[in-house]
Amino acid sequence: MTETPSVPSDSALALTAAIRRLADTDRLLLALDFDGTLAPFVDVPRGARALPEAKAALDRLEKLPRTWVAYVSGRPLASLETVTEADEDALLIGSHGVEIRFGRDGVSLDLDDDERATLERLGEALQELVDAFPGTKLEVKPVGFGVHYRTVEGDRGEEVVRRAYEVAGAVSDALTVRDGKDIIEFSVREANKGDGIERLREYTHATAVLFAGDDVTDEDGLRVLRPQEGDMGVKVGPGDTAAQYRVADERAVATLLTLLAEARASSTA
Ligand SMILES: O=P(O)(O)OC[C@H]1O[C@H](O[C@H]2O[C@H](CO)[C@@H](O)[C@H](O)[C@H]2O)[C@H](O)[C@@H](O)[C@@H]1O
Repeated sequence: MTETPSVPSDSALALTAAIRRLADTDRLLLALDFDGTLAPFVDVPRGARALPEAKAALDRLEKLPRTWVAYVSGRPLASLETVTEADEDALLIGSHGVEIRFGRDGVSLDLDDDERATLERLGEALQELVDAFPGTKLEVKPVGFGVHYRTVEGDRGEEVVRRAYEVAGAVSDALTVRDGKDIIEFSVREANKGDGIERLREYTHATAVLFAGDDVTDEDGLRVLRPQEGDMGVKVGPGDTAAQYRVADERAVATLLTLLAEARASSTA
């Protein structure tokens, strides 16, 4: 006998009922944050992968009629393509909403001269900073930089963040700052995940959207959802949120997606 997977959450019943309702919508968009939602955190960003159960559920979902799977991440598109093992039809939002690739269509970034000059000075200044702090790494992004401090010793992370603010602030006072999990990011563009989800909604003509995310930057995505029209927001892990539902961790997300794949397959059969 096959066991039905259960979502480990206090409100498992409410969550299960919401999954069933979502599965019955006409055109379903699943928009998913990657790190900390589908993939557990690891020290080396390029080594992150979705949990196998989540990947299997998403592979099944994207083959179902009137069902779209999209990844909405802070990662640069190129990195997101690698870690999601995306195919040529994938719907990808990278750099927190700045970069867009819908199948073969994309949005060109077209940085202007001021933005390019700021990025050059910012890169040099932040590189000096990470050179001075063992355990930090600079991630170069198309419109900014991330300073990673997951592997710094002891409690020096706070010091890294404080210094990064000072260094970046000296370069420009017009940067968009994003505070993530063991990363502080500075960008010359201010789009966010909410903008990305709205673009996806338009593109797919979805009648309901699921968005799940674990981090503060995911709140922009959760805030544009329309629960009264059937959308479903899921917060992964602790912290304040605009989401209607919460699950404990990436394993619970995988279980949720497995249940949704089963329900959607029945609903669209
Ligand atoms: O929006 P997301 O898909 O959650 O991306 C957020 C950032 O994810 C990556 O960094 C995080 O995951 C790494 C791998 O597990 C981890 O080492 C790091 O500490 C985390 O901050 C990615 O490298 C960043 O570009 C994303 O902005």
